Amino acid sequence: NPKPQTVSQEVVDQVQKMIDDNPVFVAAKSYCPHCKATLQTLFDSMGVPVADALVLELDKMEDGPQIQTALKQINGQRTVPNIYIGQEFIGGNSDLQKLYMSGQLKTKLQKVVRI
Ligand SMILES: N[C@@H](CCC(=O)N[C@@H](CS)C(=O)NCC(=O)O)C(=O)O
Repeated sequence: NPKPQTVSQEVVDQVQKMIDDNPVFVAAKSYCPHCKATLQTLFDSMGVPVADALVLELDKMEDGPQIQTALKQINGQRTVPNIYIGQEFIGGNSDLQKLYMSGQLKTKLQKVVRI
């Protein structure tokens, strides 16, 4: 299931809609340790309600490679985790952890979810 170099605008629009429809959006892979760290911070440390987040496990999805390429077209990042909070592109796990350490993650989350 190889990753395409580009995807159609239709696929880009579908991915953008998933970002737009969810307070927290994370594209992850089930085996990825950086993704595990991100999900632990969001759900265990910060207490983000599961219902407020869409977590995609791209390696378990038939269209996972298409979604990953669409995200690259949307925000320029090719790695997972690929994280949005309130439709703001955060980046990857290292970016999320910096926000967590500085206290800014809480501020951003409080604007979009009840924590
Ligand atoms: N600095 C990045 C590292 C993320 C990373 O290396 N992710 C790996 C998976 S663990 C990745 O996306 N590899 C390319 C791929 O899976 O397509 C972060 O903190 O999120």
